[in-house]
Amino acid sequence: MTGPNEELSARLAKLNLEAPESIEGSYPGYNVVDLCRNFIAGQLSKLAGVDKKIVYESLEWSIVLEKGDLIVPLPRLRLKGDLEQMAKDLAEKFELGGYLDRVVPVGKFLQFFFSPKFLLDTVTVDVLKRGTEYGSTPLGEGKTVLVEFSSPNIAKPFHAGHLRSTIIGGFLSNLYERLGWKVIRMNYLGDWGKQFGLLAVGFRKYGSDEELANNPIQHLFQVYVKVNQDIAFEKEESEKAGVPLDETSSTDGQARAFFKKMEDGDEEAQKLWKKFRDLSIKRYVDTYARLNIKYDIYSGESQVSQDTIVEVTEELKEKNLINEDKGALLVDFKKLGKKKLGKVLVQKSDGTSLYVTRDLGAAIERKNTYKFDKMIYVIASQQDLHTKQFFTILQLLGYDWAKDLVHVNFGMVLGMSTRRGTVVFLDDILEAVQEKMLDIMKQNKEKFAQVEDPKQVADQVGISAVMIQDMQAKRINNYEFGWDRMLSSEGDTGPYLQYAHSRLRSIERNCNVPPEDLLTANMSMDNLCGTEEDIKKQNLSEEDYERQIRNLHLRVEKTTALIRIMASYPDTLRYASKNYEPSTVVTYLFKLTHQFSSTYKYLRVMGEPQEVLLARLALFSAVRQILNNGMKVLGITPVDRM
Ligand SMILES: NC(=[NH2+])NCCC[C@H](N)C(=O)O
Repeated sequence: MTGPNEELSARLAKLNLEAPESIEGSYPGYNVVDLCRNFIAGQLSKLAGVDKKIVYESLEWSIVLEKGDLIVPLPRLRLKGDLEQMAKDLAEKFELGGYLDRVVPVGKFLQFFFSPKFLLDTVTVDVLKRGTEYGSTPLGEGKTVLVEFSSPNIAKPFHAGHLRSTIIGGFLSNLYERLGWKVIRMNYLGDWGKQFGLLAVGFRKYGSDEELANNPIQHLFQVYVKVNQDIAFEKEESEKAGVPLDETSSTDGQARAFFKKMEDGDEEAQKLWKKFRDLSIKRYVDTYARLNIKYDIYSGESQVSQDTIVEVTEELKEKNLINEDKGALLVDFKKLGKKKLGKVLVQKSDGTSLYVTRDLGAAIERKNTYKFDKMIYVIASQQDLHTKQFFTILQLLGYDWAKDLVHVNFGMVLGMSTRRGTVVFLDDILEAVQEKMLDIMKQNKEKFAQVEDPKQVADQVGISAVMIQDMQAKRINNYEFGWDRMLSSEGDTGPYLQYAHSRLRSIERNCNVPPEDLLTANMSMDNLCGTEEDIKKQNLSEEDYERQIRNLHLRVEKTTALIRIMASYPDTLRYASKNYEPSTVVTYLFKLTHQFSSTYKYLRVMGEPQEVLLARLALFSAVRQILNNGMKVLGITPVDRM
């Protein structure tokens, strides 16, 4: 097998192009934009007398096609003199070399437009050949990233924060995998603490082994709610009577005692706890599978060893980072010159650990076990302070790898409820969305009859609706959960992407051309869009002639826009990984699908002469492949019919 670099040389040779020198950090065999970057950097470095690497790094991504594919702000080249004049001179002297269509000076900027001919010749075949691999770049080869995400609390509701963490974390894991990293997916369950004492006591009163086996997550939650009601009731009664709660006989006291037994390693207590935990995990596995998520590790607060916690606490004392307050231990950031971080308790007066202590221990253990190069925590921005606190403590303790910890935070979801009431579990959301999607699909009887497994399609389209709604805007924003809006196939929604994918599939089905044949297509603009000569030959009336010429120009324009978007997919993934931002990929996919549908209107496939059909089909098949790859990175299963 030849690697992308040999492929690239062969491809360029066919086009009579010389491969530009590859600049460190570029991946021209994987990313055509990098190839163009290398070409531009080489030329511009000669013309302006600036180091290649500096030019390379100053090449900026353009968000709108009208401003070029790449932009150089001349001030970034550290040139002196009249930069506007220099921009004009440089643009004039620039040799396009088969890679570029034009170079446009705008003020102190140079805009570079890639040659559509060059892109059509390289990108389409590249996409079709690399298939599901298109977009991947081995940026992280040899490196390991641990992504901790979702992390719900057993017996407590799975709230919107957990949903977002699941979606964003699933995406980041896929993305880093695409970029060559070894990815470890970890779920850090809230599976320790007094709530388990409550559950144990509550289970004796209200639990049923049968229900626990059938429906562990819901059942534990019911028990938890009931036992909390008991506690509230007892508290009220004792307040009314003016006598304090009995430490041993009260529900609260019993729960506390049970948790103490768990912490002390009591076998009976641990056995019951383990049963709750194991059964819950078993159910989680199935639910996450519906979202295409498979964890490498179900960890949790319970898994941090007592020894590690004792060690961290000792280290904190040694480094004088700890203060005592009535038998409890705390870190007072004010005394450490970090006033904004406040204070944080690391050990209660009864000696038990806390959330933050367990996070410190967990991070240290993970570094030892997995030797990660980066660890990403996907946690709601409500925990910004908590995360900063424990990141800072690790730094203060002298762990240099603390710089490799990243908190990917996100805003809130407002108004998330279903027909049956407030959402409590992930399953509830998925069931509700499937049901609603099925209702919508049934409205089109004819189409519905053609769908093989409507329930599964409804599940997948419904889930894509939830996911796209979640990842559409910058993750730090809050958003309003809106069933109707997100399920509509109009506007920028998950169903719209699915619809575009199934439409592209249907074009492929109708043409029924073997995939290998597509690789032989003549991808020239003339073949794809036609020529003025062809139109002249038809002896049309003046009016018709002019209309045809207008259409020809439109076809060229649309095809150019489409191929330029297709070329920027690998860059999009890289960019998204730098900002940990799913919206970068979502926005890209909408740009791609909108451009596809506006191009398809002018570029018919069926009924065209074979050579034209083949080229257009190759183009649209490549679009479908990119859309498919992009949806999968987001965690969505693309459907073939809907
Ligand atoms: N390492 C962490 N603290 N991860 C986040 C855990 C989230 C926690 N279980 C919660 O529901 O609030």
